[in-house]
Order: sequence, then structure tokens, then C-alpha cells
Amino acid sequence: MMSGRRVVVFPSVAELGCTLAQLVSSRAEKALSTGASFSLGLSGGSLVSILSKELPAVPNLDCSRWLVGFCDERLVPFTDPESTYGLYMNQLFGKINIPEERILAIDPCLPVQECAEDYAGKLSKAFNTEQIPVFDMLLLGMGPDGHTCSLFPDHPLLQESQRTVAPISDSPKPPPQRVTMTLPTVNAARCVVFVSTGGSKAPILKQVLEGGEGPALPAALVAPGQGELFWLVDEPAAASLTAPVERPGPGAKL
Ligand SMILES: O=C1O[C@H](COP(=O)(O)O)[C@@H](O)[C@H](O)[C@H]1O
Repeated sequence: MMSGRRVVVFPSVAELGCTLAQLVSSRAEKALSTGASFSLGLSGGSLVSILSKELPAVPNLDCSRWLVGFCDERLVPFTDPESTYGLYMNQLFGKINIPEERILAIDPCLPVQECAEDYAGKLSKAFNTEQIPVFDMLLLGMGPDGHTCSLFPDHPLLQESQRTVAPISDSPKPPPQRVTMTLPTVNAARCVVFVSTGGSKAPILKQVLEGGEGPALPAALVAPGQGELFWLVDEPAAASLTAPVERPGPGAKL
């Protein structure tokens, strides 16, 4: 059942990061108590450093049965500073014990169309389904234009209803070639968590969460039909919100 959206505001990025890590750990525990693995989709951008700092600090975190994918990825070599996989390799994967074969990455040597098909095939094999894979948890960011994954405002990919993953060659944010989960995949997840921090996100956060003129922005189209939806934000990002939010005390669990 859709449990309703929870907007949770933190005094600092450090406190947000700590709660995010606890949330990932608790949903992993839940998934592993009933199933063989915990599937987690990662995004890039500012999320990388927040997660990489706080997740390894969770006591007794056992990631041996995690299955990690990417909500979107830039089509650049893993050594390029724009590569999300490369950043997580350098900042996180060396600190937690996810088996290498359980990290599903794109093949950046392929042309973008084939790369998306190849990555969709990897998801299909790992989830053992030709249908939309159901991730236990997806961690998303939101750009200052309201994009999430590599789904940008007014882009035709917002209408995609069949494919799990799609290529994009005209990303308005560089690099232009990327591979992204589509909205049906995002909205099929059991738990979706947005992380948005900093005052530069305040106007768009208000528009996404409280509505505004024009067509709905990509981040506003994320509404998991059967899952939980969290927005974890810091005070500067939340500065313009007027709708009710939660402000948990230190150490509170979600
Ligand atoms: O380009 C991207 O941007 C979004 C948002 O990043 P942020 O730095 O503003 O948090 C990110 O979620 C996505 O994965 C990335 O490819």
C-alpha cells in the first residue's frame, strides 16, 4: 500500500545523512528478513558524498546480500569524474562489502542505445523478470530544474511507459549521453527516498512538493504506487515550504 509521502527536515546535512544511512540499513534488514537479497538503486550528484560518508558508519552493516544498481548513469569512462559508478567505487564500495558481481553497472564502451539495452538486460537477469524490476529501495536526487534520475523537464522520456531503462542523448545537463531508469521503474519500487539539500533547491522543492504553474516536473511525477516515498531535506532547502513537514529529534528513526 502507498503509505503517503513523508517530508522530513533536518538541521544539517550530517544529521540528514545519518538518518538516511539508518533508513537504508532498516529497509535492508526488512528485505533480507523475508527475501534473499536487498536491491538498492543509487543516484549520483550530491548524494554520493552524503551516502559515502554515513553508510560505512552504520554498525555491523552486512552488505553481502545487497544488489546494487544505478538509477541513472552518465556515458563516460569509469575513470571520468562525471562517472557515478566511478565516484561510488572511489568513495563507498571499498568501505562496504558488496560483492563485485552484485553491483550492476552500465558498460560505458557501448553506444548509448546499446548501453541502455545492455543495462536493462542486466536488471532483467538479476531480477529474473522480463517485467519492470521492483527495487526494494531507490535513492534519488533532484536537480535545480526539477529533474530526477536523467529525466528532465518537458523531455519525451517522461512519457515512456514500456521500457525499464532508456537512453538519453540530449541531456540538458552535461554530459549529454546518459542511461536512466524510466518512471515506471522508479514508481514500482518499494521505497523511494529523495535527498535534497542547500538553499539553491528551495524554490524548486516548493514547486515540486506544493505545486506550481505548468506541467508537473519530473521529480513531482515520482509517486510509487505500492511503496513508501520520503523526501529528506535540510533546513535551507525547506526554507520556502508551507505544507506540513516532520522535524525529528536527534537519533530518531524513520
Ligand atoms: O545529473 C544528475 O543530477 C541529479 C541531481 O544531482 P544533485 O547534485 O543536484 O543532487 C542526480 O540525482 C542524478 O543522479 C545525476 O545524474
